[in-house]
Amino acid sequence: MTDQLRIGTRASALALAQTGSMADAIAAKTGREVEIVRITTEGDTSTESLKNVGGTGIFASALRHALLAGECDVVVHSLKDLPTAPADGLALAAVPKRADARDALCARDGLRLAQLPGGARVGTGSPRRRAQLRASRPDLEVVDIRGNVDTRLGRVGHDLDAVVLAAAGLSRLGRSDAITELLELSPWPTAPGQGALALETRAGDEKLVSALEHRTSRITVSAERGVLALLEAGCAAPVGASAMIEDGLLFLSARVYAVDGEHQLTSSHAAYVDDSADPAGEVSQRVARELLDLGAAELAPLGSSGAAEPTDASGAAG
Ligand SMILES: NCc1[nH]cc(CCC(=O)O)c1CC(=O)O
Repeated sequence: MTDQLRIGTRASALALAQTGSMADAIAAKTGREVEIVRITTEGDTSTESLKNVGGTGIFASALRHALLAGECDVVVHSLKDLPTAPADGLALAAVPKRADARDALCARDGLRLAQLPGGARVGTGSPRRRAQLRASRPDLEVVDIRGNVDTRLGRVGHDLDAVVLAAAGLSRLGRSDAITELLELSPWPTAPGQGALALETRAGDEKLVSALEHRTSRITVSAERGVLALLEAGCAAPVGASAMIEDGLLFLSARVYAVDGEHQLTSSHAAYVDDSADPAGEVSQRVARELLDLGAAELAPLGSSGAAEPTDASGAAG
């Protein structure tokens, strides 16, 4: 045993950026020395479209194996890429303060969504973003892409007119300059947990990072992820969710999209945080039950078994 805390991370630029900032925060808050350990995952090496990459949480699983094998003590995930099912022997030890949950349009020539000409080519690998683009601009051509953030941005102004990416990821990479419009959450709810990180440890080791825990972020992401879990949906399902706490009131809204974006179902509920032992569980149950009653399971490809559309949860889609 050394006194060093070893933090495992994927080797992508985004993962390294977010792990670096967490390493600094952990070092500052705990006074411990931190070492960053790179771990390769299938999701980083595959060049297949997200549609063709199977399995749940391929980004997460290699990191989890490394943790269980004792190769590192903490791993940093993008929370939205983390399957909702708890992992045996591991703990979601801390949810640090969440960054911007919004999606961002990055278009050529400073264009906003409404200003893109008909037939403009917009890239995304995410079924949710595809449906949202179809819903707001059915005249655009949505192009299925994947690859890292810089690769995607590099195509704007070349073979694509725009891409849609998470604002938080762009910010972590120092690329917020590429954003031409931030898409507001009420018309454009994003992936459950988007913009938040998750610090995972072996069960029993939660204290290693508990100084990073941010309660409001934990409650809001738990509410959003609760919907996904109760719908039995993967994190690449066409589901958007947005929770916030204002004046002690937890507000959760979730939307399920048909693949074509033409049809969608929305449910919103609220609860006072101090009135409930589990406010996140309470609102997510009400929202999920309402969505299922309205026919969410028939409308959209939610689960991973036997669905015709991409529902794997590799998370690259966002
Ligand atoms: N799906 C990949 C992914 N996972 C996390 C982020 C960055 C933003 C975040 O932490 O939510 C991104 C990129 C994107 O969706 O544009």
